[in-house]
This record gives sequence, C-alpha cells and structure tokens, in this order.
Amino acid sequence: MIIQVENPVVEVHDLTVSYDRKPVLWGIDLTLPAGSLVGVIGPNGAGKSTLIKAMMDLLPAGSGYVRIFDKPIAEVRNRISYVPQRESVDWDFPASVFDVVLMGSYGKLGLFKRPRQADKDAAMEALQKVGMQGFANRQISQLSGGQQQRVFLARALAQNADIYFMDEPFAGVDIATETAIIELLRTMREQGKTVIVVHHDLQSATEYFDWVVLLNMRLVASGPAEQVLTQHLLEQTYGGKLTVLTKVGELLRKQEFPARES
Ligand SMILES: Nc1ncnc2c1ncn2[C@@H]1O[C@H](COP(=O)(O)OP(=O)(O)OP(=O)(O)O)[C@@H](O)[C@H]1O
Repeated sequence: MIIQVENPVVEVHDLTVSYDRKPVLWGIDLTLPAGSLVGVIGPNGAGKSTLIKAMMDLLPAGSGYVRIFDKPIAEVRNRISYVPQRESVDWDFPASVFDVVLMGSYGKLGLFKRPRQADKDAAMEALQKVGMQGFANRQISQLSGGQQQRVFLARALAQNADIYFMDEPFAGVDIATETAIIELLRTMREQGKTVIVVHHDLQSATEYFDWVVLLNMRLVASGPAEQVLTQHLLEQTYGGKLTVLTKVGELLRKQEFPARES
C-alpha cells in the first residue's frame, strides 16, 4: 500500500541507491505529508539509513530524484536538519556540549561568521528543552549515551529547521529520555515541522507515528500508521519470521477491538 499525498514535503521518485554498484534501495517512490511524524521501519540492513541519507542528498542516487518542499535539495539545505546515528560520531573530539549545540545554529551562517548572542541564546534554549542546560560546559566525551542523544537533539533544535531527519534517536536511551524525546518531537509537529525518524521498535511505532514507511530494500508500504502497521504488511517487510510480529499483532488487535479487553 503506497499512499501518495498532495503538496508533499518530501517527494522521492524512482530512487535507486547502490554501494559499490550493488543496489541496496530499488525504485523507491513515495511522498510524505508536511507536519507529520514519520517512522521509517524495516529489518536490519533494509536500507533505512541509506534512504534518509539519500533523501538529504548525502548519498548519490543511481537513478531517480528527491525533492523537498518541491525544490532540489541544494536549494533548501538550510531548512533541513539531520541527527545521525549516535555511534557514527567521534565523541572523544574535544568540544563542550555548548559548542556542539552552538555549531548547529551557526553552521547555517557559514564557516567564518562568528556566532551572535542570538545564536548563543538559541543554543542555551535548545539545551533547556532537552533538560541538558546543566551540562553546557561538560566535555562531550564525558556524557552517557542518553545524554549524547539529548545533545544531538539540542543541536538539531538550535538549527530551527523545517524538516528533521533522525537516525534512531531512541537507540540506547532509557524510558525517561525516550519519553522526553517523543514529547519534543510532538511539540515540533505542533509547530508544523516534519520529523522523519528511523525506528526499530514496532510496538511503540503504533503510538509514535502518524505516517509509516515500511522498507526492505524495496518500498513495502507508505501511508497513515494505522493503515500500514498491519500484520500482513509487517510480514511482507520482515518475512513473517519474527516473534515480535506476534506481539505487534496482539497489540493491533487490542487497538482494533478494545471491547475484547473488558
Ligand atoms: N558505506 C557503505 N558501503 C557499503 N555498503 C553499505 C554501506 N552502508 C550500508 N551498506 C549496506 O547497505 C545495506 C543497507 O544499510 P543501511 O544502513 O541503510 O540499513 P538499515 O536499514 O539502516 O540497517 P540497520 O537497521 O541495521 O541500521 C546493508 O546491507 C549495508 O551493509
């Protein structure tokens, strides 16, 4: 099931991406609605990270194209923010939490511009939003995994973009941090931002996302979460072998037939 939207915030057309000439994404065609929380879901190696990187033009497309806000990406780069996987970054790099967040906002200004007071205020405000204001002067090498994730998020918030791509923002965080992050993402949605999240946990996906993209090298489904997160489509995505599918099936049945529980 692939549902196309009018006036999409992201349009992916016939996208194929390869590493060393070996395709990992084939003929992806999808559109995403503005102001939504989008979950990109699929098994390990399905190409989820590759898809969001290709959407931002960080990886070259073998064929096809991506448009954001109906424009080529080069024209809208300053409206896009990216939160990569936490492990992809060198956390031993000598920098303070505040500097990392500040670089988020003044990266937009260009390399040789100095940050203004307004940028510094925005950085501090972003740290407050993720509950990390007390860590501003801490070296990033001295943070826990969950704190690193919050700093990453603060950095993205300081960029004040219109569309956010996040690669597994909930990986390795405790439940309090996960709740804080999802609350933040919901607030961003209320402000009309679009947030595209690579996500692993099928059970929370039913609760977190408005729109879900199911991927396994090819696009299996793209549409409203309640229409896409079905046993049938999840089996198509995961090959029907995972026990987690049974759990999700149960959860979906409960949601569909709440009267059964009483
Ligand atoms: N830089 C690279 N060079 C070669 N192959 C790569 C590279 N990055 C990813 N791949 C391969 O491309 C495929 C898709 O990888 P990708 O990281 O996009 O999957 P994913 O769905 O995000 O996986 P996971 O859930 O495990 O993070 C995998 O088979 C992976 O081994």
